[in-house]
Amino acid sequence: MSLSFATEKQVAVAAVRRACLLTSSVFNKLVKNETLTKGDKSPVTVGDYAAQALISSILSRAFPEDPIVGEEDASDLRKPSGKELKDRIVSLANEALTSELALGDNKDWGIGPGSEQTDAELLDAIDRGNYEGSSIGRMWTIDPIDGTKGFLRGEQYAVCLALIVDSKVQLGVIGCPNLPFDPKDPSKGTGCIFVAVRGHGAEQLTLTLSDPTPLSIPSTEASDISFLESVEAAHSSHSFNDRVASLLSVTRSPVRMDSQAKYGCLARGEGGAYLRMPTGVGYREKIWDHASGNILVEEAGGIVTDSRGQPLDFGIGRTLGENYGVIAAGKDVHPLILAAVQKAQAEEKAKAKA
Ligand SMILES: Nc1ncnc2c1ncn2[C@@H]1O[C@H](COP(=O)(O)OS(=O)(=O)O)[C@@H](OP(=O)(O)O)[C@H]1O
Ligand SMILES: [Mg+2]
Ligand SMILES: [Mg+2]
Ligand SMILES: [Mg+2]
Repeated sequence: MSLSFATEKQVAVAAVRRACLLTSSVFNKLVKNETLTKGDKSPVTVGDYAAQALISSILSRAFPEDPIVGEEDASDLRKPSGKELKDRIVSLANEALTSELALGDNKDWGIGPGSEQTDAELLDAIDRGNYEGSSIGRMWTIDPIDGTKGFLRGEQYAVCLALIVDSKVQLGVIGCPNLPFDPKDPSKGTGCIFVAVRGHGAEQLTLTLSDPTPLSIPSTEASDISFLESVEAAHSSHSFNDRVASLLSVTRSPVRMDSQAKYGCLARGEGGAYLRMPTGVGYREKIWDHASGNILVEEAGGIVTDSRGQPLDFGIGRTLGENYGVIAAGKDVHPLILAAVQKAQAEEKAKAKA
């Protein structure tokens, strides 16, 4: 029997849940100068920094030996020009660390009343995410806000946390504050936390940790799927997906959604397939953008590979290496989608040669 990672699961769910409450409350209070543009031109907000500080500081108390690969780093906040931003982040992170919630408080993990951290401790917590990754041993990966552009638009985003052991994801949590719990039943409200543990299945909970529901991907005909794809055309090729859809006689329009919420939807039977093919050369997919979704889909009975049919390798560093794309789908349709992707690639190659 595989390990159940019971304490890790409790800590990770508590941390993601607090980060979801933090980010959804910060959204309503965001002001213009609280968003920075990073070197790669992507946005980062006080919400991203505060959520990484919060999650990392909880992990560091609960599992002090475990390294962390986090998306953000605190270098801009350590500059004199970053003081205002830093003060705001420290106050948001401390508010989230110390608030009293009915479930999930645990002084040993640095959560609950009296768990304030200093400015220096919280900046160090963010920078604990600077680990370069490894193929051996335990490490966590954090995407404090995945889909920052979706977050800023008030649409989908996700707080993502995963535990990787010896290159393989063993535990994944995805918090989606803006995702309906049950799209068929609006009375169930908005907000879900997806959780998966290797060998122990996938489930979804509400943001108050109620209604745990096991997830599995239903079997389907390839022609009945709709592709779950990125909103940003620069992040994955929409036109390539259209060609794959036509090869499979898919008639449903693709569903565009920011963040790993796409993997959550797939795991609970919506859409049928996640397809993310590179738009050009050079960009390497980051492990924090896929780790939690990878285990969630696999534990819901699906398959996740690149376009060569290889599993994603979470042990080669902060990225997944050369970008061969990501195909995630139920186990009956995955082989068909993989074959269609390879056919569309061959067509593109032939066209480029002509
Ligand atoms: N060029 C390029 N190609 C592929 N991926 C990229 C690229 N640039 C950025 N990113 C990463 O995309 C993450 C968001 O992915 P999504 O699937 O949510 O895309 S989208 O927002 O719906 O367009 C986004 O995650 P966050 O930064 O956490 O929002 C980035 O890590
Ligand atoms: Mg980002
Ligand atoms: Mg991301
Ligand atoms: Mg992010």
